[in-house]
This record gives sequence, C-alpha cells and structure tokens, in this order.
Amino acid sequence: MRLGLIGFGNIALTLLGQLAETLDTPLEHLVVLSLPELAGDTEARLKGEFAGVAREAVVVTDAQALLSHRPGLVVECAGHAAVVAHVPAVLRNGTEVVIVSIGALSDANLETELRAAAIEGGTRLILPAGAVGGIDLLAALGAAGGLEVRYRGSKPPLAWSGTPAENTLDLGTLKEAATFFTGTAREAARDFPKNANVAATLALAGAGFEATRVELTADPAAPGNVHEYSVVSPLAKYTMRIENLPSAGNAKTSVSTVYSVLREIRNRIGPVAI
Ligand SMILES: NC(=O)C1=CN([C@@H]2O[C@H](COP(=O)(O)OP(=O)(O)OC[C@H]3O[C@@H](n4cnc5c(N)ncnc54)[C@H](O)[C@@H]3O)[C@@H](O)[C@H]2O)C=CC1
Ligand SMILES: O=C([O-])CC(=O)C(=O)O
Repeated sequence: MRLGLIGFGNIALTLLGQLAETLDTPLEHLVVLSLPELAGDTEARLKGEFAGVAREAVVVTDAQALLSHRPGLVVECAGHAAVVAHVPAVLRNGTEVVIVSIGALSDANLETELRAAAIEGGTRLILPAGAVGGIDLLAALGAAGGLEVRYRGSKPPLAWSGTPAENTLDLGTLKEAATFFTGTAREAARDFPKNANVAATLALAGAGFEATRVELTADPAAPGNVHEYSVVSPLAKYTMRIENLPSAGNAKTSVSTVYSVLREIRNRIGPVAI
C-alpha cells in the first residue's frame, strides 16, 4: 500500500507503531503531511524509530506535494483545520480519504464541499467509527428514518481542559460529575473539536446534526472516556455504553480511535474485510 498521513501527533504515531508491529510486509510508500515547523522532527522520527514501517517514507507540508507521491489512501489525523485545508484537494484528485476529525463536517458548507469534491474526483470520503461503536447498525436504521438518538460523552475533568468547559467548571478541583453542555450534535462538534467528533459521527450515521441530542460531562469517577447513546427507531431500540482507555499521548483521544483507523487500513490490505 502507498499510504498518506495528514498529521503526526498521538493518533499517527500510535498508528505507525501498530502498523510496524502487525503488517507482514512494510508499506510500499509512506508520505506524511506535517506542519512546516514540525517537518524536520517528523523526518527524523520516520528515519529513526519508524524506519521499518515503509520501504520509502517522505515528509511534505502541503496537499499538492502529498499527491505527487501518489498515495492510494490518505488518512487525516490532525484536527478540523487540517480537514478544511487539505482534504478537498485530495478528494478532487481522486484519492480516497479516511478522516478522524469528523466533527469538521458540523460546518455545513464544508460538508457540501467535501461531498462535491469526492464526486468530482470519483472517489469516497470514509468516516470511520472512531472512538464509538455500533455505527453499522445506526447507519442501517438511519435509512429507514424516524430515529431518536441521545448521546452522552463523559471524560475525566482534565480531558476537557482547553475547552469551553473551563468557562463554568474548575476542572482541577472538580469533585463530582458535572454536565457543562446540552445541545445539538452540530453545536457540540463545533465547540469541542478535539472532544466531540463522536457526536458528529452519530449524527451523520443517524438522525442528523440538529436532531441528535448531546450532553457532555466532566466526571472525576469516569472509568476512561465514556460514550453512551440510545437509539429509538421504528425497527429497533438499543443502548450502547463504551468505556475507552484514553491515549497516553493525548487524554482527550481514546486509543480505540487509532484501532478504528488501523481497521480501515487492514481492510484494504487483507483478502477479507470486516
Ligand atoms: N472520530 C473520533 O472518534 C475521534 C477523532 N479525533 C480527532 O483526531 C484529531 C487528532 O487526534 P490526536 O492525534 O490525538 O491529536 P494530537 O494533537 O496529538 O495530534 C494532532 C497532530 O496534527 C498536527 N496538525 C495540526 N494541524 C495540522 C495541519 N493543518 N497539517 C498537518 N498537521 C497538523 C499537530 O501538529 C499534531 O501533531 C483530534 O483533534 C480530533 O479532532 C480524536 C479522537 C476521537
Ligand atoms: O476519543 C474519544 O473518546 C472521543 C473524542 O475525543 C471525540 O469524539 O472527539
């Protein structure tokens, strides 16, 4: 596989570690789109600790340079701004893209632009399940309509640092669970870009950004990053609760997100996809 990565932070580094451990043969080619100020460090790490992941690995700083290396699949793991900056051009070029920063699609204009770019390029934008599960069933039920979806995201207080939760809570001293946001999936994904991509994933699979109700909670007793949601549809009812291990490199991000991306890659390499 010729793989392109946008971003070289917690998800990308863990993903490359997993690929190094699990692939039978190295990737044919790896191209990483990094921020200009991080390009030197990215290159050194690719040549050092990640030397075995790909037969050839290069670092670039813009989408045109990324595309000049002809990746067969591009994975975005850099944040909402990187989706805006780079993903439309990659799709228009005809290259399939997996994005983890799904909450970027809470901007309706960007969602329209990405859909148009994928059509123009004759390719697809892939939205993986990320840190949540049951997206297969939710998306299947969504086609029948009549859905009610309620989601609650609970994380330990410090996972909400640097977010609007700080306007109402003292995260460093919080002693009991506090819900600091109630609203739509569109508002949640827009206002908590590093913490509420799951709300956008549920909305896109199911009842849409306005109808999907969201609560966000800081909970000192949370057993990790917890995602709970309930679905009522004419065809089925279910609830789901996932207790995710936070990443060592970024407490906001659950490690299962990385494995969800790994699944997308492995499903394109092996003889069977599941
Ligand atoms: N779909 C889901 O369930 C989840 C999605 N996410 C999304 O994944 C994103 C990345 O997560 P982590 O790797 O844990 O964050 P991180 O902060 O550790 O890494 C992000 C990296 O991207 C780089 N970056 C930022 N803007 C860039 C740009 N324009 N071009 C290239 N590189 C750029 C940063 O320098 C940083 O190294 C989060 O911001 C969040 O939006 C996170 C968790 C779950
Ligand atoms: O990783 C998680 O648990 C969820 C997350 O940050 C997000 O939805 O953006």
